[in-house]
Amino acid sequence: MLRSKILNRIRLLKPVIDRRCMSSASKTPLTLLEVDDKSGIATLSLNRPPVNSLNIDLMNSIIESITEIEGNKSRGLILTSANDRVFCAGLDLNELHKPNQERLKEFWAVFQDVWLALHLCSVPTAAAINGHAPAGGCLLATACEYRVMLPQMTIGLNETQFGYMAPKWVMLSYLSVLPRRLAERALTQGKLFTTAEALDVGLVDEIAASKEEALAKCSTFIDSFSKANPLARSLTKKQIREPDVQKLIADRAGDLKECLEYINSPLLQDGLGAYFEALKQKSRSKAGKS
Ligand SMILES: CCCC/C=C\CC(=O)SCCNC(=O)CCNC(=O)[C@H](O)C(C)(C)COP(=O)(O)OP(=O)(O)OC[C@H]1O[C@@H](n2cnc3c(N)ncnc32)[C@H](O)[C@@H]1OP(=O)(O)O
Repeated sequence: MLRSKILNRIRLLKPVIDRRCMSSASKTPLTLLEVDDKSGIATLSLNRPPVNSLNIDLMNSIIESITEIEGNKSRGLILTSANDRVFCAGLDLNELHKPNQERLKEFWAVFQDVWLALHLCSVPTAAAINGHAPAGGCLLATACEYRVMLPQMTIGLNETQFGYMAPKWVMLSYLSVLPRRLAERALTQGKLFTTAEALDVGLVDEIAASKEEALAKCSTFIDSFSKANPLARSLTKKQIREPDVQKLIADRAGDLKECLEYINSPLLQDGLGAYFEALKQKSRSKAGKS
């Protein structure tokens, strides 16, 4: 008993570097979790090269980390990227293009889960957006309570650019930070906002010149709750977010069915295939391989 109390105490005091959910190819950790022993703030870094695209393993690793942060009494969570150019490139297009049907079902369920876990996380959450954040990357950031972004990056729900209508609950994240009229226009255009534009419309709260500054600003945001009772704060957040969350929870199976039909449709597959090929081509040209 005493031993486990001491071990727990040591765990809380020492910075924790967590290494679970390894990338199967390289055996590197897909997320890095570090708890600052002085501030008690946890930093969760996405670590799936080249662009932190969200596959099943990365999303499971994020969920496990959030569960751990909630369990280890951290005072807050900062979500960031170990990559200095890309925060998160959104869903892994390999999971969506010509998918295996069983895997696609699992993938979509985990995608719903990661949004719920982040959206309902009991501690204050902030995103230090130190790189591009298109589509699912933007969704992760908007599920957090505060966003600080580095200059000359892009962020937005650009699904219509590759022929996809974002699901209702994904749109709700946008509507929680943008005025309805602006959200409608940006969603239908598939607009990617530059950092300056994102600040202007309120999609991000602050700009920081460096990752260190972004992390410091996120910490300041988390510190702003120091006088609030943590349980009352967390219940208030859950209450405010309840209607959005219910829209997904009430019909997860319906959302899955709709998404499977949509993703499998030839129109979406063709659009996605062309979009993915253009991305690969751009990447090859950059590397001088074409
Ligand atoms: C079904 C929809 C549900 C609704 C919710 C969310 C939908 C999504 O999230 S779908 C994903 C949408 N994502 C994007 O549109 C982003 C696409 N990527 C980019 O714009 C750029 O890669 C990015 C700005 C993020 C980074 O640019 P660079 O640093 O210049 O990198 P490269 O473009 O050269 O890419 C390197 C490498 O990564 C591959 N890549 C990029 N994005 C993805 C992705 N989302 N999934 C899988 N792979 C991705 C890209 O093809 C390159 O690979 P190689 O060709 O092997 O070099």
